[in-house]
Amino acid sequence: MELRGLDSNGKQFKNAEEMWREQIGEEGEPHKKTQWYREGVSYWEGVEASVDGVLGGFGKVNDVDIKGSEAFLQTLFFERFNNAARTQHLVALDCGSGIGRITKNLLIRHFNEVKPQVVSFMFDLTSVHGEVILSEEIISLSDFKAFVHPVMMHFDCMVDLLEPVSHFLDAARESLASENHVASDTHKAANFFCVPLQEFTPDAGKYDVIWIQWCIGHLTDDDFVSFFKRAKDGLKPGGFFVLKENIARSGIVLSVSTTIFYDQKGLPEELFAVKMYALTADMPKKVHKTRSKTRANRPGIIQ
Ligand SMILES: C[S@@+](CC[C@H](N)C(=O)[O-])C[C@H]1O[C@@H](n2cnc3c(N)ncnc32)[C@H](O)[C@@H]1O
Repeated sequence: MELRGLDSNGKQFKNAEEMWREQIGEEGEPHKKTQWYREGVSYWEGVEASVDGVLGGFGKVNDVDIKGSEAFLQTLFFERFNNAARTQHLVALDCGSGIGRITKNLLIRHFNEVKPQVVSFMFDLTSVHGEVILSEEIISLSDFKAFVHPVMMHFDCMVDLLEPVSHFLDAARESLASENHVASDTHKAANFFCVPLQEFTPDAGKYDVIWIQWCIGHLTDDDFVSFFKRAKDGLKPGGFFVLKENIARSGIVLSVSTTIFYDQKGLPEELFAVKMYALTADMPKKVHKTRSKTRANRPGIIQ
């Protein structure tokens, strides 16, 4: 498919190949690719380590973003851990973590408190229905009830953060220090990796969830593909990636910050569409007897 595009200076491209040729050159010009990655990181090195900074001035979308992600993550947990009374030890990786916004507001908190979260979310769903339907991924009230009622689970969690910009990672370490202070060894932000995604290979079979939000656009197409090929070996059996990213309504949009986004419900109109994808190397067992949105959103197989 031929997709036209433009960069943030308004320069037009006939298609993706032309855009990449201009940005990272041909084979035999590795310095151009190095320059591409250098510019991506340099941009963020000049940005304040705050929620507003990592969200390109749209700090106000933090809450709605986290709520949408939470609903999506719960459907995935429901698929994976349905009705099992057991202790789960969960490990997540927050890729391109910035200041640790997602770890702090979603991953650590959510992994710690799955059951109470679901209960309060169920009440939200009945009382302020319209406000809670933030994404296509929401599951039905009967699914929530089925989930909440029989489940007795205890979750321990550990989150690793990966971020190439050191002042962001320092801010993450500082802001997560208070959680780590009160946490047990199996219940905290554990590792802070100051490396870019294209140079990272996770330990084999380590992660339940690899969360990649608003950073994959920094990778070239070939590095994007090779990252997923490498990183899928970093998943535990039944583990999954969550990829949350801006999607242009048409054509290609090239932006160094990749922080312009629109379309997840509840986000300002001027922003890009935001889609969430769950990807896994092995399908979880089917748990639903009735048709539901959850089923429609079952993770797909990585080819
Ligand atoms: C829009 S911010 C999003 C931060 C975080 N995911 C969030 O949603 O709060 C983009 C992040 O990607 C990081 N980044 C830039 N180049 C990267 C690369 N090659 N690999 C991984 N992360 C990168 C930036 O430093 C920045 O923290």
